[in-house]
Amino acid sequence: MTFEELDLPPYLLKSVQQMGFTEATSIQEKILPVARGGSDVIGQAQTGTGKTAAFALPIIEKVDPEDPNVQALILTPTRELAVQVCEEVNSLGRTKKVKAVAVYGGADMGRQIRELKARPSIIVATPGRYMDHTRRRTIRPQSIRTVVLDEADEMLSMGFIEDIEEILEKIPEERQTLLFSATMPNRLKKVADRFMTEPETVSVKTKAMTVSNIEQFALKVPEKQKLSALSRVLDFEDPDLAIIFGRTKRRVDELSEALEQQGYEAAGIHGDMKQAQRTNVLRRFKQGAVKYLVATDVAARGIDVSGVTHVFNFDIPQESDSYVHRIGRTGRAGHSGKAFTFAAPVEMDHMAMIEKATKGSIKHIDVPSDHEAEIARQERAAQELTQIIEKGEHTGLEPMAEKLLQEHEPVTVVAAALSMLQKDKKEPAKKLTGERPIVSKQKRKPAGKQGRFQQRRGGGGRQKNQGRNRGNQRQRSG
Ligand SMILES: Nc1ncnc2c1ncn2[C@@H]1O[C@H](COP(=O)(O)OP(=O)(O)OP(=O)(O)O)[C@@H](O)[C@H]1O
Ligand SMILES: [Mg+2]
Repeated sequence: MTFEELDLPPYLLKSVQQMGFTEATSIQEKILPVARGGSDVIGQAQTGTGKTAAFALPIIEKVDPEDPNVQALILTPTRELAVQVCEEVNSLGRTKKVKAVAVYGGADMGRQIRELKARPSIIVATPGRYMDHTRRRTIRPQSIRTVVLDEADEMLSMGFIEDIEEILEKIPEERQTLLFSATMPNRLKKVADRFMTEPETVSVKTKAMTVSNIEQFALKVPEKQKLSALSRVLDFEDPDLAIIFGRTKRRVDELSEALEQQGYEAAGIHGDMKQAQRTNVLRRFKQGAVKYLVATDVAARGIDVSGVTHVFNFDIPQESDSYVHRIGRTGRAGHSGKAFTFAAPVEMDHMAMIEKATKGSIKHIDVPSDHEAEIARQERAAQELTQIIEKGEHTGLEPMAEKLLQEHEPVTVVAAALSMLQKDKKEPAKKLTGERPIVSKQKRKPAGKQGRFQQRRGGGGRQKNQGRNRGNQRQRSG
């Protein structure tokens, strides 16, 4: 269905046109009429299907840019997502001169206060920092009429639920509340029951939790061989842009360093890094200056970088939801993508559990051999050489070529040129510290909720750091 058929006002039609959207996605087609009608909505749809615009367009339509008060609040679990959603809202709102400001932890408070003084109609925030602002009265919740909880289940897992309850309590009841979540755990249902009015559930449900345009692969790789397996798959696949997920912050640090040592353009991102550094890494990735983003789950939710062709689960995720969100960083907006998941032999049952839960088709394949990876590298060098010829970049060098050919066989000269083009691969100087495998739930002693909670929050890994990590996690997203 086109946006015209959805009967959007002219300024919104112009906005979506400027964004290059022609047809509405299925979820947009379903949510737009309900949300524009003023109802509360619980929205569920696959990754990369345009949920952001589905809630942003009705908000932009509803707010009055002449009114100096904040009229809508969008909450997100991570800072990067707040920034991204804010950018999208501003792009879509430009034709109506509707302004949004992002408010998130780790960023300069003074600057945020100055931005808030410019009277934005919409605020996109992480929960902690939003609360800081309401306490300082730099944001006043009384005038808010629309609230969006994006990635609500993730905010729940990150321990933000009490904050969210407190936030919702202070926003006038005569408001519209939109909740987006991949899953509806009981705790979240309770929040919906208490804080939403007759919400309409709008979902685009298909059998598989993942979009069909992501080709999924599983590889059985012992922990100690993962690094060499990754570099072979990278050589074989030659991604344009890839996100490589690691289980812990330490893993991300070590892996990004090891890849860099091998000559790959890689950079890490996780919650213990300074915000300025996080922003910088993500910006370089979006520009393509960094080809491989090595990340913890901080980059798993909502992050939309166009041109991500591959996602790697270097470490298999704990939860099937996490799997779905991680691989959903590729195959967005109808593009195709590939996802590779490494599982240690003892993790194969866990892999099977994920496979069953996501109902997608995951192909089990072998790691390319050294020889196959080498052939792939050679083919790439040959392609590069051909391109040089096609572009005429070789012109002017012919006399030198003639001279070389007098001294050597043609095959030797071409092979030497190929060897120069082939990326030099060095062995990384350091080995990765081993990660404890994830053993399938049936095999594990019943750990209950607590076990899961610790796994998800303990970004740094070990038990003794648990308290500290909790603090960090909260701080980093606030
Ligand atoms: N109607 C449309 N036509 C084409 N592209 C669209 C359309 N709507 C949104 N997009 C683009 O699709 C991409 C994914 O959108 P978005 O980030 O909103 O997905 P999402 O459903 O929120 O995914 P996630 O579950 O990962 O958060 C964005 O780059 C967005 O600009
Ligand atoms: Mg989203």
